[in-house]
Amino acid sequence: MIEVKNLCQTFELGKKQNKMKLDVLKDVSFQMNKGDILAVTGRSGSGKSTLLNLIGGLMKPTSGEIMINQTNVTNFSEGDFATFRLDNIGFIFQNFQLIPSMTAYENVELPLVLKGVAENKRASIVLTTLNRVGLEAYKDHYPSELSGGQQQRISIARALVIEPPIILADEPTGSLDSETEQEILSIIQQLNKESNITFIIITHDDAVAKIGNKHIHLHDGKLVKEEVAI
Ligand SMILES: Nc1ncnc2c1ncn2[C@@H]1O[C@H](COP(=O)(O)OP(=O)(O)OP(=O)(O)O)[C@@H](O)[C@H]1O
Repeated sequence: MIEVKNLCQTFELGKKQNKMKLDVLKDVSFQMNKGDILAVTGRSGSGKSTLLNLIGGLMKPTSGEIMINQTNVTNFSEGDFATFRLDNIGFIFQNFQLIPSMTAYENVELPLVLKGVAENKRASIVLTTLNRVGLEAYKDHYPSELSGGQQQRISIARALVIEPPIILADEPTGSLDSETEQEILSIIQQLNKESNITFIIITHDDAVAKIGNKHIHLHDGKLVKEEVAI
């Protein structure tokens, strides 16, 4: 489903005379099957978000290879990756990244608009998806009128609306209290079970890491531990 081979990422920092290189990912390799939940842990700065951004095509690796659904996406152009993402990958972020001037409904509808789904087909898809996260009644609310947990549910609905086989989540419960965290984790587990969605979840939190059936730990850009739950 997802195969990461010898992935390296080096950033160049500073101006011409004082340029320095920062090796953020060092030869990272792992594989995932469809329906896996992979928890990625590691200290701040260990390269977790960089790894997720590379898999999601938000940046290009310095070297190595990324295969998703038997497609080698490593050398995709930005445009090719954007199209691929609309069919294959949803994102969830710690700070939700909803568009403040759009209602919950409009935020969830947006990926369908980008995909070119006809307007008369969009309404039922959006309402069904809002229903899946329990927030149909809040469709006309703006993000500022929703709690953190509700905003994260809307962002899950926005990821879900294109029915992606993969959802990438960067600290999805990092801004939430522990009760709301449990609600969000239950939704993720339910989506994984019912729709066999593959998740990669970055977290600092053991409770979140526990919902994964696989776990990798990064230290200074190296994969130092790989575990499969039985
Ligand atoms: N675009 C960039 N240009 C230069 N350096 C970067 C860039 N993106 C990330 N870095 C650096 O790479 C290192 C790893 O960052 P990354 O965000 O992947 O870590 P992380 O493990 O997700 O950290 P956190 O848990 O704090 O979010 C950091 O030192 C960061 O400053």
